[in-house]
Amino acid sequence: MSPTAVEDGISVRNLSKSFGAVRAVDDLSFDVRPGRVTGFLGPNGAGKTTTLRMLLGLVEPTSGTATISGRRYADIERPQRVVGAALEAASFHPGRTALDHLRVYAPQAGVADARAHEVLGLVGLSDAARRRVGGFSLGMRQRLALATTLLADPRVLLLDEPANGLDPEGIRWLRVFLRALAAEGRTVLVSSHVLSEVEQTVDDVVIIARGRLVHASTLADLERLAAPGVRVTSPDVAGLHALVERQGWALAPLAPAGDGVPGALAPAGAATAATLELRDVDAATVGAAAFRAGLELHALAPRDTGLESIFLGLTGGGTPPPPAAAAPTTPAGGAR
Ligand SMILES: Nc1ncnc2c1ncn2[C@@H]1O[C@H](COP(=O)(O)OP(=O)(O)OP(=O)(O)O)[C@@H](O)[C@H]1O
Repeated sequence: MSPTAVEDGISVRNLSKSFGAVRAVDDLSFDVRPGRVTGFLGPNGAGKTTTLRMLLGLVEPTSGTATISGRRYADIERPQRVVGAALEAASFHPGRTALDHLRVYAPQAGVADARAHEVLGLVGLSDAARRRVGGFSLGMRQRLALATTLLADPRVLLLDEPANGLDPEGIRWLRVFLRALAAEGRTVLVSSHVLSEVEQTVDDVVIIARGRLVHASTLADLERLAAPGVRVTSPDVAGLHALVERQGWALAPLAPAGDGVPGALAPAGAATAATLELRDVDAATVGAAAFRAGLELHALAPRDTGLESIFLGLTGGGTPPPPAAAAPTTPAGGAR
């Protein structure tokens, strides 16, 4: 890791947290690099918030370490200048104006009132500075939470589900904003339980499930996990299954719309037709084999290998993970 990476990066090492019998975080290790937006992803209850809270010294780890710029939060002299965090939907006093809200936090952040105007400008809320927060839309509240986070101009940002509840325009705005912060060399860690919400925003991904790391890489490397394949439909349910078995084709592991059977979008034996997802085979090969077998096909198309499907596979969202998920990787340049 380069000196800069240590300076502004996040490092989580063998981090665990138990709440009674619940192992919320389980031997988790990963790195987050400066100058990049990293998605911290996992289904609800995966342990994302608990990890962020340990990074912020709000929860004591059962074991392991979570450091920012090489130091535990408690050991950072003026932490607001180093790390800004927006955990869960921030609570705002509805009667306060946006400006007053920021003025309440300014002394805590060690900045003058003038900075409140600046950060409102940064998040595009200058026009609403004197409006009461009670009348703000969810998107405006998210922007105000970000503005609060930015008061002390921190180098590291931890944002818990910042896209939650935003409309497409809000998500677009957030994407541009976070990318600009990373372009300034900041470390931006954004949690989400929906990969598609952040896939156009993040450079790197850290994916956890049941408190454990299941995958960490660049987004580009995650995309490479998508195996080619086809989706095929035949009215001859038994014939289609027999052909697949004879050819030794693998059913795709990812079938979010399925019934829990890998690759099967309609149960074999269902009355009228079966749709299967096959991997590592192309449409021409399947079409030719079906033709030779005299098997009637009603549809044959490349299957959707979207990131969300991969994400669901990795996190056990209905179907087993692809083999590549067995060995978690770390982002290039991250600590081993
Ligand atoms: N203070 C606590 N006491 C007991 N259990 C807790 C506590 N905080 C979290 N947990 C449990 O730890 C697990 C991980 O929760 P956590 O909130 O970290 O997950 P998450 O990935 O942030 O989920 P979400 O997206 O739903 O917020 C869950 O089973 C949760 O119920």
